Amino acid sequence: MPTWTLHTTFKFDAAHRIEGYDGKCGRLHGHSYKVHISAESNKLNPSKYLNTDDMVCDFKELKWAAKGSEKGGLDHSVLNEEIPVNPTAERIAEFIYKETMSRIPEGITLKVTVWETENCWVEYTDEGE
Ligand SMILES: Nc1nc2c(c(=O)[nH]1)N=C([C@H](O)[C@H](O)COP(=O)(O)OP(=O)(O)OP(=O)(O)O)CN2
Ligand SMILES: [Zn+2]
Repeated sequence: MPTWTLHTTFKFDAAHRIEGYDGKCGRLHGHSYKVHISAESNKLNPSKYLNTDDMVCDFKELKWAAKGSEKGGLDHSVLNEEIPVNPTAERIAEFIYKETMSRIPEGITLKVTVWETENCWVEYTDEGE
């Protein structure tokens, strides 16, 4: 079966505090988050800017979170104000996954990796989707 896998990586800077955390991470502080998204599909699709079936999805749709919060992204935001869950790296990855899924065609398998620091990262996918 033909398989295409897109890969993109981007960064955003944001502040957060982990609610309920008994330690310094419970105080407001910032990170330069790095994100990698892979998008795998067995078929190609049209996109907002291309009406023929020649893309898994537009790379632009995978990189929405890199935009400023005034444009619907997460850059230079306070994550506690932008996402409806406690903003651990795990929950940020899950949020980016779900938001991205809502923006791309059906039938694409996503994996979202979020680095909170150079040495700490999390991968999120959902085999049930
Ligand atoms: N599983 C998770 N653990 C922690 C998360 C998280 O999102 N998921 N987040 C934090 C804090 O946000 C913190 O900013 C990062 O903590 P840490 O890696 O400890 O950062 P430091 O670079 O300051 O490391 P030190 O070992 O404290 O020097 C914590 N845990
Ligand atoms: Zn933190």
